[in-house]
Amino acid sequence: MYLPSFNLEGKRAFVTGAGRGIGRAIAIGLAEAGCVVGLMSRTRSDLEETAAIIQSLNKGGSIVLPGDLTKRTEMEGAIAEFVSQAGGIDILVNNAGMNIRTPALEVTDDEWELIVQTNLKSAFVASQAAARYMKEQKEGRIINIASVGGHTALRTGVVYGSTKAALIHMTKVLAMEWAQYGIQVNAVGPWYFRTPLTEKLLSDEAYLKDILDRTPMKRVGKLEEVVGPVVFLASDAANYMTGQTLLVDGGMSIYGF
Ligand SMILES: NC(=O)C1=CN([C@@H]2O[C@H](COP(=O)(O)OP(=O)(O)OC[C@H]3O[C@@H](n4cnc5c(N)ncnc54)[C@H](O)[C@@H]3O)[C@@H](O)[C@H]2O)C=CC1
Ligand SMILES: C[C@H](O)[C@@H]1OC(=O)[C@H](O)[C@@H]1O
Repeated sequence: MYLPSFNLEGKRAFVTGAGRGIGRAIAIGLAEAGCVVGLMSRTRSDLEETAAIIQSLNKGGSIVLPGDLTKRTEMEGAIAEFVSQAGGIDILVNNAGMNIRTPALEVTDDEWELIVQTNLKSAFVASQAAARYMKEQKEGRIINIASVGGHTALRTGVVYGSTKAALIHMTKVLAMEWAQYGIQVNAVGPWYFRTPLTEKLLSDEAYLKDILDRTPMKRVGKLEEVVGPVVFLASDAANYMTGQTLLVDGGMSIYGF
């Protein structure tokens, strides 16, 4: 009848930044849904911790693939190794990202390069690499982890916000270009979730109050609340969605007055 399947049994998913935070949560959630998950970040010990949690689930599986995704050879190499071991790639989650919170007048070239390489170019390189396999498979799902910061102006940095806005637009253009190959490209745009990236900010009571004052649901997100939209976009339930960005933000983006 009409209820689509959210089951991802046997699907092969690759997650960048899977060593901690949102990426670890997404990797575990995809494994719980039945995926074999390629785990990439720079720190092998972080990835092995994620892999151990997935092993304890007795669902899905994982392949640890340490590397620096700002280096094309390492990004392409990790995806090629995953495909070699898993037999293909059905889902790519471009999650890895970073921020250096500098006032616009003080941003250095090095800061610009690092944030753009990490948040935007690595996602493009990974998408190129994955799409070459997905095109042969005649199907694939690419899910980019953007930010509310790509949808509206945040005080946490012009470079970060620019990369997330660009990621949202890259999602649309790749969705349009790769639909002919059966590849769907969507994005998720979170507001604040407590992770190593935001822990310091969220520990500042005044800053947290500012966040909650702008958030109709009056709380930051729980990691499982960003995993659900990712699993949805990876599943049959999203078979007719492409080029879209789902904002997971407690209502922040619609806060008026
Ligand atoms: N935590 C939050 O409140 C929000 C996070 N986001 C986005 O969600 C994504 C994940 O964020 P968090 O989990 O909070 O960050 P995090 O800093 O806790 O984790 C980021 C992960 O990416 C990996 N990574 C960073 N640079 C890398 C590189 N060059 N090579 C390989 N791996 C690299 C890190 O090792 C880490 O595993 C990012 O794209 C971030 O912009 C978006 C909105 C809000
Ligand atoms: C919600 C934003 O993305 C938030 O802003 C930051 O500075 C952190 O990097 C979070 O990602």
